[in-house]
Amino acid sequence: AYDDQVQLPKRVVCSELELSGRDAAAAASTAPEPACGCGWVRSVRSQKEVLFLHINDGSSLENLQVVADPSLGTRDLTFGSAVEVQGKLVKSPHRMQNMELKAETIRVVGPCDTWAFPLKMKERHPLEYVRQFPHLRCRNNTLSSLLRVRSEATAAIHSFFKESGYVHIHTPIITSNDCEGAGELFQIEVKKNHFFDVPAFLTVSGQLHLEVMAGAFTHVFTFGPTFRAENSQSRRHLAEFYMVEAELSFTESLQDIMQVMEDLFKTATSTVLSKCPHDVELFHKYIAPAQKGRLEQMLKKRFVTITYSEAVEILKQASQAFTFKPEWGCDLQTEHEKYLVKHCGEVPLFVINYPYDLKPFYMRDNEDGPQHTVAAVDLLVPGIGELCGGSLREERLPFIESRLQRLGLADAYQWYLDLRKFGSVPHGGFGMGFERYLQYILGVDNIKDVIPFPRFSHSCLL
Ligand SMILES: NC(=O)C[C@H](N)C(=O)O
Repeated sequence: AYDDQVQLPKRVVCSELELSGRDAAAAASTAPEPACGCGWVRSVRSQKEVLFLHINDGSSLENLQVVADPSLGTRDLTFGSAVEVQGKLVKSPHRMQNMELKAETIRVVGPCDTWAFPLKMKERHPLEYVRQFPHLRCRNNTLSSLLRVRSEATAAIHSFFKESGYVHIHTPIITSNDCEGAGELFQIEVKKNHFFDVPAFLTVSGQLHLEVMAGAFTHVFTFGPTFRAENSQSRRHLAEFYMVEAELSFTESLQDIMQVMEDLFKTATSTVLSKCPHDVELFHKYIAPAQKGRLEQMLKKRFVTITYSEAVEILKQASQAFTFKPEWGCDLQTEHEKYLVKHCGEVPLFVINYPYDLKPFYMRDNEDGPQHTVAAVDLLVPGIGELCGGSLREERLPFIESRLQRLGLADAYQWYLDLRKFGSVPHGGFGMGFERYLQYILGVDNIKDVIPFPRFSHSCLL
């Protein structure tokens, strides 16, 4: 009985229109099939004989071209309206187009008041302009390309870890630990007080929970939102951002951690370049022309490594160029990081072995004489500065115990000490800021433009 049912017309998806010429010719050689296209109108052009419509469903930068008899047009068929078109998919006679939908019916599903709509037809709105409309900016080409790249990069990162044998862990968003010094905390308040009986915060990093899991699964990762109440209006900070974090057990060398960082970065980037070339190209054409071709070059090169002490020597040679004068023992400022990257050839740069007193308690002591350092690493990239931070973790009970005692944290971190008592192993890990990663590969100046709904001080729209 089901055989008698009428076949629904095939839904045309914009991403499928990116057919090669040969595929299009093959599709056109078969009899045109009933097809249907749904999306939002990107342009309407009515001529005497014919009505042209471009509609987009968000699956690609490519629009579906609809060709119709002008009698099918209505007053509601405007830029921004949602439509459903029924017709036949045919080969397009136009050079720029492989296929087009010859319309038989056009239904305006949701009209759009074009005058009031803040996006305008065929206009390339600046990112700062569309940022004012977080509920509408995804209908703009730049933001929709960005969000497709973000989605592909997310999938690429997950598959990198999965293929390398890592277990994915959902680390908690609400936590009672503060991952010591990673950033300013958001404390959770509940109207009825004492919900948890202890102070609770939004997580600044999943690292300590990952360390727990690395003690059972060897290689683990997490990829989720993290929160820092940085009162900063900078182009590199958000109050809510995504971080990719990995932790590896049975690892005694910082080089092993750095290798994973480099492999992750290169694998994710080459996947994004091959999966969404047109979306990436839009950025390299209109937003950051200087970036064009640089990523491909960078992927072929090894990242460079210098020690913190070497970095300070390099910076001291150019001391007059900085607001903050570089000295051994001081934290590297963004101006220093950018200078170092330039000095080393505008390639991603690992800086290793930072002063012991600068870094959190969990980093492994290098036990190295008067200039006392820990086995820490930061990955700095052109135009951004710090992209990743990581370290070997202190797995030796006496070392970590005395450090926590000196900091007055021994009671709070009894559970962390337990990890060093019950089957402790040398281990290490790192975190990569996902938005900074997107900023770097696409050449986007402001971090607020690489996340769907940015949160920063004095701003929590929607
Ligand atoms: N997992 C990591 O190593 C990241 C580090 N805890 C940070 O917040 O920067």
